[in-house]
Amino acid sequence: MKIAVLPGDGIGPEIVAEAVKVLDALKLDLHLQSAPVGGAAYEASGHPLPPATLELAKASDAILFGAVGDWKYDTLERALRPEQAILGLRKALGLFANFRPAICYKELTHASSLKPELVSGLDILIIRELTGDIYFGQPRGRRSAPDGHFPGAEEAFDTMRYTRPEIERIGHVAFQAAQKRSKRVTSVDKANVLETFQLWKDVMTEVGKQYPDVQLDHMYVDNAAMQLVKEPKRFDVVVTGNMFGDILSDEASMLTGSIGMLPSASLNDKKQGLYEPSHGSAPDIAGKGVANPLATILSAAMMLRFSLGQEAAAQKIEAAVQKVLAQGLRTPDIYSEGTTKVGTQQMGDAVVAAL
Ligand SMILES: NC(=O)C1=CN([C@@H]2O[C@H](COP(=O)(O)OP(=O)(O)OC[C@H]3O[C@@H](n4cnc5c(N)ncnc54)[C@H](O)[C@@H]3O)[C@@H](O)[C@H]2O)C=CC1
Ligand SMILES: CC(C)CC(=O)C(=O)O
Ligand SMILES: [Mg+2]
Repeated sequence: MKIAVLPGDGIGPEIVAEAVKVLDALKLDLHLQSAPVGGAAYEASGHPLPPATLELAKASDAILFGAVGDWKYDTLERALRPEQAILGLRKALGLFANFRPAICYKELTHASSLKPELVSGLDILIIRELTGDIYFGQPRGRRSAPDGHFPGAEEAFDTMRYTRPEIERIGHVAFQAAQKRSKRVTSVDKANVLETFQLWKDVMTEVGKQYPDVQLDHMYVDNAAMQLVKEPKRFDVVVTGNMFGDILSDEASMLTGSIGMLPSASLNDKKQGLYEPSHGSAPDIAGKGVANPLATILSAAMMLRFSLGQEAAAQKIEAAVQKVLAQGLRTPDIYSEGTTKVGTQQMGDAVVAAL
């Protein structure tokens, strides 16, 4: 099995190193090959997603990704910014289905910023459409405003769009995921304002009819953002578009204690996948050895499960993570009184020892 390892920027290399350590310790028949991506690739070759990196990703059974981005690239033209690497990989590989499970481990019930009773036992799955919506819609750009309140003023615009097949396929993914869980899907939209999300809602309703065993409800995104902190356990599977899913999954991460706990899998229709933590490159803590590597390690577990057919190994990693949390080991983002503060590498070592 061939795995492309793309560490990227900021804390990316630090957390990916720990996930690789865990994979190595499992002694599976995996062939790992690294390549530069994001700002690191831009520095090396002038492009955030060099052709060789893209080819490696395409030729691999799965991709283990860290994160890309740094404030210092914010003034670069957009096509050369590090974030274009992850957007480009998602598009080029057709990775339309993004799974972001928000699970509150019982040991971290008190690490959440919400009351323990609201998050204890929490297990929700956010399914985010990943290759459409306003992140990819054309046209986009800057121009002189042709009309509106300030005609002639400098204007920027993006386009939100979804086609019926794009909504259908992510709908099927969500309903089939719900069939294996509590059989409830909440489709999050903004159909009261946006045509794009009226189509989304209509298509989700139609797809839902093919899954009579799954209960579907619809919620506007503003309400969903509120309900996620009011009563998060009311949700099972949440399916939504690219931008709403991006925002809601960061919000949901805090229900689990930290964004450093939220893994993700991005799959295409061939079940080829890219696995990355839900967070970014965290330039504010990069190089300090304090980043939480667990989201990346748990993403590696998802990789073993979804792309490599190694369910037992995936469970082994998840059990090891639970064990280190039970031992009281905490990176600073999930630290609370009475637990033991550790750094990125110590956390990775502890997971290896707990396998
Ligand atoms: N898939 C990707 O590669 C993504 C890249 N980005 C990029 O990352 C850069 C930073 O963006 P931000 O908005 O700051 O989001 P971020 O997710 O990198 O960081 C937000 C906050 O969470 C903390 N944090 C994130 N991961 C952590 C971890 N593993 N352990 C402990 N604390 C952690 C950070 O220190 C920061 O305070 C930007 O350039 C952004 O575009 C953002 C999201 C996704
Ligand atoms: C392109 C990324 C920076 C978007 C993002 O925040 C994410 O995928 O979570
Ligand atoms: Mg995000």
